[in-house]
Amino acid sequence: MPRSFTIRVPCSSANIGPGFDVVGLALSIWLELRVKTDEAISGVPQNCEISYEGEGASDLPREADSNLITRTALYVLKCHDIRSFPATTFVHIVNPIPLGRGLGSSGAAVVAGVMLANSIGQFGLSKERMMDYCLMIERHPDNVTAAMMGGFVGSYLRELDPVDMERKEIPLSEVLPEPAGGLDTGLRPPEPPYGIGHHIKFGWAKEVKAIAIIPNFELSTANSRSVLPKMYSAKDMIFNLQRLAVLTTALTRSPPDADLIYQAMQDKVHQPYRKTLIPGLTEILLSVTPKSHPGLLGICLSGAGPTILALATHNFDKIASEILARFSKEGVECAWKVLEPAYNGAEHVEE
Ligand SMILES: Nc1ncnc2c1ncn2[C@@H]1O[C@H](COP(=O)(O)OP(=O)(O)OP(=O)(O)O)[C@@H](O)[C@H]1O
Ligand SMILES: N[C@@H](CCO)C(=O)O
Repeated sequence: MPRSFTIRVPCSSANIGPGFDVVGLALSIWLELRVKTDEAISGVPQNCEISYEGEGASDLPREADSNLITRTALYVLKCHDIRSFPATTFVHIVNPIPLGRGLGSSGAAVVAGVMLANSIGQFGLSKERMMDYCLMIERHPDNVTAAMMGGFVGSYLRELDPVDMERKEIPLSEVLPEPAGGLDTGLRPPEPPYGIGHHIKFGWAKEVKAIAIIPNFELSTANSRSVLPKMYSAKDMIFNLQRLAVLTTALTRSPPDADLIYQAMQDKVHQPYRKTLIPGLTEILLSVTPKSHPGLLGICLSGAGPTILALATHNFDKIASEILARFSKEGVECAWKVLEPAYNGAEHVEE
């Protein structure tokens, strides 16, 4: 029977200062897949036709075995012994999430791909099980957990036994083979172990909004992780752990305590190292405080950057203007938006 459904996945901001690779906040920009299936054979490769509008429309691949969303879906289908889309599938992608800016575009794409396969294959996977597939592809849990589950979440990766660890650590090229010359051997790809990631949803004080200041240049997560050290001092780790423990509860309290949150959003694990990739980062993070800009609660790099996230209750224009002016001095133009938490995470709506 022909089907028609929509998958919606929110963008997300990872880290929120001290919670590097640990916390994520789903926010109100949604990647949407408008999907139609038809029993008639179309003859298109992988039985899947893609159309695309929005961010990335001019460069992202339209071939099902190249596009991150449908490659992910094909991985999940193959794990269920289905080697291409079972019914002719038309996927119209509407993507307003800017790419490579620290707003979890790849996490949303991976979550959307897993949800797509689950819907197409009618596998009935729970969100928890779908997370295992996501974590085989995006190997830090913060963005994908927020995008799938919604809201403000903390997550960790379980310590796997050696056999499961081997399955989890197989090269990404075997999970998502490249279309030409890749390792798509026709064999069933490695299925994820069960319960790779665990998470908890924190509360969120409803008056707290997120101002995203989005520079007009891309910074890939891989690049932004390459400047991080392999080892940290105990002093820096303790600095972050102390703040993170306070932050996750401080953001649930109404009215929010700006001085507490501002200090609790400081970080010594990733932001100081990423300043080499983002012009003016150190000065921008110091440019607004609850004293200089009432309404501000805290400021951080969003995910791997270059977007800056300021949490605030009011005074959004003034806070954003200050940060825009600082970026402008560095020759960087930005867009900005006030976002709300996306509490429900990824959704499937059958029409
Ligand atoms: N809708 C999409 N369709 C296909 N590929 C996408 C889509 N969204 C993102 N991608 C892929 O993900 C890449 C961006 O991922 P990357 O991890 O570098 O940044 P990000 O996810 O936007 O930021 P961060 O992880 O810091 O929050 C894009 O260049 C593209 O290859
Ligand atoms: N925690 C990740 C998020 C980006 O995907 C990082 O900061 O590199």
